[in-house]
Amino acid sequence: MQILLVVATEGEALFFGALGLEVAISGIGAVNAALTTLQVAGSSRPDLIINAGIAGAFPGQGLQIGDVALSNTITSASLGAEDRDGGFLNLQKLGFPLHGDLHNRLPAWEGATDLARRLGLKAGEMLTLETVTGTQQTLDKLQHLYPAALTEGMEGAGVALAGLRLEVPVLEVRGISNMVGPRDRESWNIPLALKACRSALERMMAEV
Ligand SMILES: O=C(O)c1cccc(C(=O)CC[C@H]2O[C@@H](n3cnc4c(=O)[nH]cnc43)[C@H](O)[C@@H]2O)c1
Repeated sequence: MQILLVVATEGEALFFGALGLEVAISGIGAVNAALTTLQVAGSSRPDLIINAGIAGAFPGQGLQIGDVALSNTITSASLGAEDRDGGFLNLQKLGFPLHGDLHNRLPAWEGATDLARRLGLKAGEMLTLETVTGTQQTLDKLQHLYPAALTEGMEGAGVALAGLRLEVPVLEVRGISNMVGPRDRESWNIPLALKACRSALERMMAEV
């Protein structure tokens, strides 16, 4: 199976380089990720696109710093409109599909749940946001809107949207560097998250 790895930063590309996969560096954010994925995967036509990197984990989902999560759904979590009362109007409520009849929630590679089970990892909904959550208020709002969400990151939905356009399945694989909540930069452990993600990717290569 030919796999394209899309990562946000050069550091991540260096870290995952030894896996011997085709690697594209997108830059931060979903727009960068979508543009890069369309360009690179549009040319190399992989069988699977993996968006790998680090993410914040939502408390209460059984994930800790240094764990790894896989996506079965990739959600563009903040694309919509704010209502007068502060509520969130998603794309379904607004009547704007993102792709075909899909709105904020985009399906990930159909093999994700089975692969996660075989690797002993969690698979679930992974959110994509423009801004790293830094307050309890935003955490509460996101958990109310997306009670099953495992993680938040900044690129997944861009890669997923490009994959849908190219008809290539997309999987998000993230090592947990921090817990989502009030900003506490000292608690982030990026090296541990990257090591965990690389080790999960190595084990995945033996399975797919
Ligand atoms: O706020 C800081 O000081 C800070 C320091 C280092 C890195 C950052 C980032 O914002 C990294 C963004 C990068 O990592 C992913 N990521 C990791 N954790 C989260 C999160 O809790 N929420 C959203 N994105 C996260 C993201 O996908 C980017 O690629 C900040």
